[in-house]
Amino acid sequence: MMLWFLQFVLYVLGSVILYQKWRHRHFSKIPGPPSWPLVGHTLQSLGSPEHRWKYIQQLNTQYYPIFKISNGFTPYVNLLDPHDIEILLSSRNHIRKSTIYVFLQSWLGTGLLTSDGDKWHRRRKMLTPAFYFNIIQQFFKCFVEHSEQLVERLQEECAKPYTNIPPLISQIGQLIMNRIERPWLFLNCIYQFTAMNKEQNLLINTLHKFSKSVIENRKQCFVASDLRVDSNDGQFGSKKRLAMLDLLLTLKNSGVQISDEGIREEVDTFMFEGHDTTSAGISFALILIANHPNVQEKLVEEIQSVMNGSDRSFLFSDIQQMHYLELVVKECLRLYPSVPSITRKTDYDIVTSTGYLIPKDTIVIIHIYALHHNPKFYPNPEKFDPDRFLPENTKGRHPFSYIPFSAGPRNCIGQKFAMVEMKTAIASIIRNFVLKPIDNTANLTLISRMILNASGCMRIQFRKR
Ligand code: HEM
Repeated sequence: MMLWFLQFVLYVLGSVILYQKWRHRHFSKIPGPPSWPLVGHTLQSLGSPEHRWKYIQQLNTQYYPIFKISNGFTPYVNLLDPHDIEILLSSRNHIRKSTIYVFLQSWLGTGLLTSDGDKWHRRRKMLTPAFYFNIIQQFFKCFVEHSEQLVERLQEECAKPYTNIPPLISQIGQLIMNRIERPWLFLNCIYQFTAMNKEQNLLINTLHKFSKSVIENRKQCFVASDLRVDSNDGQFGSKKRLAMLDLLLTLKNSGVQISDEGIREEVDTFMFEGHDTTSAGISFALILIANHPNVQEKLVEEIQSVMNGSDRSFLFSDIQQMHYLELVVKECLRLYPSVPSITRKTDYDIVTSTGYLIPKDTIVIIHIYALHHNPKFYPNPEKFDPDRFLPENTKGRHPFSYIPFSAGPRNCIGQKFAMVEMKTAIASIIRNFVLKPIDNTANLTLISRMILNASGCMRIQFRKR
């Protein structure tokens, strides 16, 4: 025990000395405000509306091009200006992320979300064809079937005075955030003896067992297709496109470098990135729509007009024609971006558009939530107004002032999939139910457990339409 304590003290002292040396060498070059000791003041502390507003004001209105934040261990800067965010994200470099992603690795390994370097480039190239538009079209039947099952399930809710629709918070995400908030648990030699670690291992075992069984089942019924895969670069010789898991199994069968463990990493990664994000997005959309009857009415009119009075199931083309619904989903993701912040580690010095220097190897935090609430780009930012995304209203707004799916080469690979999934689920619900508010969105207390969520109640009433 004594030895661990000594190790810990040495680690802390070493980090502080190294950090001070680093800071002196690099940040002394930066003119501007003094260092802000915003300890732990990142998005996990979004909190109540008042707290959030103070936080956003600090970030956006007391404007400095970059804030320097230190948690005592790692040097960070916050990037706030869309021009600077564009410089960072649109580059083919700077694809490394903050070291906190290491904590996801016991679950996700080094899959697409958590890898970098050559491995990330290879996996991204491998997986991109699984998210082409025609693949998403193939999935559409599945989206409709599941949305109809959801509607069926929600019928039971009509008899209840209200339904609490908190998004399913990933327990594992919660554990990881708990660890991030406690720097002394960064050290494995301490963390491994905690109850949190025990709980995390149990959860990870269950999740791994599940993803392995999904892969095994698919392998059993997977008939090696007649696809020709060029084993040098993983490119298809055939025009046929495959869904993600089939694509990975085909590549493995063709000798392209991906192991069973690699496939498991990606299945876990997509289960995490593809599940909590859209479920949080749909939940926030429902409570916003319930709180804005005029928006709800317009959505109903659009659905009726597209469906021409028919009660048949939705087709892909129907969802594509629902333009107002698209504006609503975009505005929901502006107000409540499922991924409220992202990070990058710089590969070389960057000079921002305002002339500040961000040295090589700095961790840059991009606060998507704060960016989306900057009154400079979104006047009256707390107001839910889907018309902000009408073409005439987006003219002149910097494209990097709206980045719910990040942007550039390391953006969200599943963004088109997510938009179709969310639109189908929301349209199916609105078509069948009148949503009435119990809780007001203005009072929501937000919490970020990797994914943005409301920490308390999100209650609405479902009534048969
Ligand atoms: C509302 C829904 C979604 C939102 C707001 C969202 C947002 C994001 C963001 C901001 C990133 C960048 C993360 C970072 O840089 O650390 C990202 C990455 C990613 N997303 Fe999504 N996402 C959504 C849905 C999905 C879905 C449905 C899938 C899969 C089916 C998916 C798969 C991924 C993957 C694999 C990455 C890592 C990409 C890479 O690093 O190359 N996401 N997402």
